[in-house]
Amino acid sequence: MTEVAILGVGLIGGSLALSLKKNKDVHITGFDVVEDNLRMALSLGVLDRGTNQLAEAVAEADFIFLCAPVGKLQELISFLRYTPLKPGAVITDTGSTKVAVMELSHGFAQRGVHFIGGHPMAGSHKSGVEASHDRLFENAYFVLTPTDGTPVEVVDDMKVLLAPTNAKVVVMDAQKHDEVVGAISHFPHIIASSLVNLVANCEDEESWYRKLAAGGFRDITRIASSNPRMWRDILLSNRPVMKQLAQDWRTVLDSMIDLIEKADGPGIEQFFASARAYRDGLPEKQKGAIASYFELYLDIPDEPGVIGKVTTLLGEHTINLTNVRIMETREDILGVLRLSFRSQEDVERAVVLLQERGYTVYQRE
Ligand SMILES: NC(=O)c1ccc[n+]([C@@H]2O[C@H](COP(=O)([O-])OP(=O)(O)OC[C@H]3O[C@@H](n4cnc5c(N)ncnc54)[C@H](O)[C@@H]3O)[C@@H](O)[C@H]2O)c1
Ligand SMILES: O=C(O)C(=O)C[C@]1(C(=O)O)C=C[C@@H](O)C=C1
Repeated sequence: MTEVAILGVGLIGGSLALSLKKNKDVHITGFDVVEDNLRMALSLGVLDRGTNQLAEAVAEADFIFLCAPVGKLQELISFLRYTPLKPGAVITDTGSTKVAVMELSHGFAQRGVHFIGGHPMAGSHKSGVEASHDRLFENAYFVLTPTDGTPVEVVDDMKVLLAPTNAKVVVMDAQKHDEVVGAISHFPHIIASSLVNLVANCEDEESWYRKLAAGGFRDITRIASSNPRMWRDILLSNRPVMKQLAQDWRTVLDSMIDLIEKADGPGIEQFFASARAYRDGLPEKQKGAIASYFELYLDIPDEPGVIGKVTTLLGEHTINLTNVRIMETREDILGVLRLSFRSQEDVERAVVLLQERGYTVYQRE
């Protein structure tokens, strides 16, 4: 039996646990500082065992995954440095930055313990174990950043362990990782939130900005709903890269101001054309490029008990919902119901069922 300890059982820790458990020879122990999260994880069947004692969680572990927020990794690693661990154990993490964590990885090798940085390039704007699912990492890149001294066999063992995630595991240099991911993941969160703040500051008494915000605004700002603390930690741990990107962004905006002032039509068209060419070349349906969340929307007709009818119908057909939310986005109908599921299969089954019963259903592209 391979013993795995997951420290921090939230969206990523929970999703990893669910994926790794597909291998019946893997036994998962979870540790979290919030006991309710452990309780929730156990009741969702995410963990085999839960404990609020860190030393106990890692004592027998062959693999230790640090899945806590980036700002908590130092404290966890400091604890592990002085805690008895199994000889040959592998410590890894899922943090969104890699240079900072690799700087903390020294001192384990002489104890016969290996440290390999890790970062799955899939996630969501949602947090918490209740949003986790076993296919989150499917087809996504999963970056590993071993140290110079990490034996190849240990990296291979990690790849074998991660196989049930169906992620594409790649080995990368930590600095390169932070530069690339800074540009394609961290900086977009700054842009999305800047845009939302800009619009929020323009809002008028009649709320016209909110009312007219349609597909474009919603598409580019989904990630502004992410966890602010998580993103605070990530930016603070990738500062040089973030600063450079912000400066480059200022140059991009300055040249757009210039194009607008000069009413330079060809220049503006070229700006959009080059962006479209690169965007259209991104691999489709790749989780690393396009977010994974399994949701559908349906118009709620103005009749009593309709939400209960929908949820009961899905339950009767063993289609499990992970979340239900009423969204008041249109004024001509009672509302729109957003239903969240664990997998795309569940979404597709729900679409067929609801359409058969006459509901109007939408899916995001
Ligand atoms: N959310 C994403 O899209 C995403 C994707 C890839 C990687 N990551 C990274 O993965 C890590 C986890 O992110 P998440 O989205 O699962 O966050 P989350 O908020 O859903 O879960 C984090 C969990 O860690 C727990 N925790 C906090 N401090 C702890 C500590 N000292 N010891 C143990 N547990 C602690 C929290 O209680 C929570 O249950 C972060 O480092 C994040 O940067 C996130
Ligand atoms: O899909 C989202 O909401 C995400 O923000 C996921 C995302 C990303 O930027 O793509 C965010 C942080 C992670 O470290 C990896 C993936």
